[in-house]
Amino acid sequence: MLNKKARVYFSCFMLILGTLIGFLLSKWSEIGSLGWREPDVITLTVRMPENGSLPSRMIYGKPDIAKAPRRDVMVLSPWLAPIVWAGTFNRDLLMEEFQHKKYRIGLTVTAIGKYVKLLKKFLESTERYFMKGGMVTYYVFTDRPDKVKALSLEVNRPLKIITVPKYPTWGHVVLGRMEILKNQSEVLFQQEVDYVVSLDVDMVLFSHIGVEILGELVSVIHPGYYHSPRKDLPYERRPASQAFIPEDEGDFYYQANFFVGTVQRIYQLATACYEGIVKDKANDIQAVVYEESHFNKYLVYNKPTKLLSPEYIWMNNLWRLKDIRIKRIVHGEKKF
Ligand SMILES: CC(=O)N[C@H]1[C@@H](OP(=O)(O)OP(=O)(O)OC[C@H]2O[C@@H](n3ccc(=O)[nH]c3=O)[C@H](O)[C@@H]2O)O[C@H](CO)[C@H](O)[C@@H]1O
Ligand SMILES: [Mn+2]
Repeated sequence: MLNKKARVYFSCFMLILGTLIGFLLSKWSEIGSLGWREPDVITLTVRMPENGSLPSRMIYGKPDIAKAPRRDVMVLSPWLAPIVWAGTFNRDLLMEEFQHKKYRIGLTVTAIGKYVKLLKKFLESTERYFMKGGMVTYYVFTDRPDKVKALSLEVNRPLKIITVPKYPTWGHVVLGRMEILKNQSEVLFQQEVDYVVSLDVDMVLFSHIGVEILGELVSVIHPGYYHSPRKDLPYERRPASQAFIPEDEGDFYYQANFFVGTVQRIYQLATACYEGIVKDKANDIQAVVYEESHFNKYLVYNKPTKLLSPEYIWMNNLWRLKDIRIKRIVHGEKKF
């Protein structure tokens, strides 16, 4: 039995511990990273004697072949696609090539109906954190261009408003996104950009998202299922749907609210999903997770060339796992 004094000490200790844990948990939703920092790169300026110009050089530690970037998570898929986690890349190093090649990036977002209200917060965060120093054009797909204009959005990159049909239901919107992407890849993106990035409007960026996300075909591993066995992944398992994936197939479950690719690869992906959706409709079947089921089906047979870890679409209602060092984007908190 504890004596009275010991009990008082114990109660005080528990109170302090409880307050501390409560404080940390409350802060977790507000900050991008907990203690973890992106590696430093020192850029030095040196004088070149031939022409007297002042090119800058980047100085960084030599990669050590014996040192794995992360030991706790898979950083390379079995088909040799890198999986991007905090600690696996040096963004400044990637930026060198990016600036040299002058890639053009189209960030697409759909804001139909009441979702227009989410656009301001979304764009404030992309202005702050999306592709700093990159050539970005925003493409907003909306049925209410006047409402979007009325938001008086203050953005420092070009913003194009593309009018799309007023889809009657949520389901029609998410399925319709693939049709919009397919059509706009043909008429617009092909001329105007090198990479397309597609994001949901109910996302808020919390930390820098840069060139590390670019690749031929890039998808994000769903934060809710990344430790789940295959049998628990919410793939479409009914053979009657075009999105059908057999029980013994599938790699990861990807979330369709964030994907990236070259215009050609996005066009192919969107066309395949659109055709699957049209066929399903003709057969009077609706895939279990709408366009996301078709998206996952496509990616089983057309493997992504790069994967982004769940850091890129974290959700605050998920318990923080020890392999998540940083929340780069928080998704799904809608306040209309
Ligand atoms: C828990 C769950 O089931 N999540 C699914 C749901 O996510 P979400 O619940 O995140 O879907 P959501 O409501 O954010 O809708 C997807 C996006 O479509 C746009 N939008 C939607 C409706 C509308 O009236 N106006 C409009 O503009 C908007 O950009 C929105 O962010 O849908 C996604 C569609 O990719 C995936 O299927 C997700 O797995
Ligand atoms: Mn969403």
